[in-house]
Amino acid sequence: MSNRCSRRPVGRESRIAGDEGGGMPELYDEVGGPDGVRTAVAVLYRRVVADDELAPWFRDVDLDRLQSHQRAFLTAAFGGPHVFGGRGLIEAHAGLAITDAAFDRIVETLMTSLADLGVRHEAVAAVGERLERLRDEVVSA
Ligand code: HEM
Repeated sequence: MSNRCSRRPVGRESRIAGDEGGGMPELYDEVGGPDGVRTAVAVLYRRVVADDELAPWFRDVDLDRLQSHQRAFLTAAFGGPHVFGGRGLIEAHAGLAITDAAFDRIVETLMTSLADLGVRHEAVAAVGERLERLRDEVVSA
């Protein structure tokens, strides 16, 4: 699977469009399946709470919910928005006054974390593009 992907030109939009609705199993595999996702969540979580620009949004959120947020965030990166049960993204973030800068920052933090965990550049870029599509549902300030 990764061979197929690496031979293909990066094809920024078309590659993502081709994955519409079907998730990105190749990405999931690339991070190392469930264990890899767990590691990625832990790394992301540590970086978010240590980041002065992001921490304020999560200060009053308890640890369980915060980790579950990071998991939801990562799942969106890999599997698409259809995986969310419960509240939709707009409703979940309404009233949190999330800025474009904060959105950029958390997406960059995830991308850096994945790169640090050995995920290929093309796959990291694909994650960024997938999350970018959710910007309007999350940013309200
Ligand atoms: C594509 C990006 C994002 C996705 C997919 C996402 C996903 C989610 C989901 C699914 C929830 C609902 C959780 C629930 O109802 O239990 C949520 C809540 C929340 N999100 Fe996000 N989020 C994103 C970006 C952000 C950003 C950029 C911030 C702030 C910098 C943020 C801060 C929060 C906070 C503070 C909550 C409420 C936490 C709680 O009390 O449950 N999110 N997010």
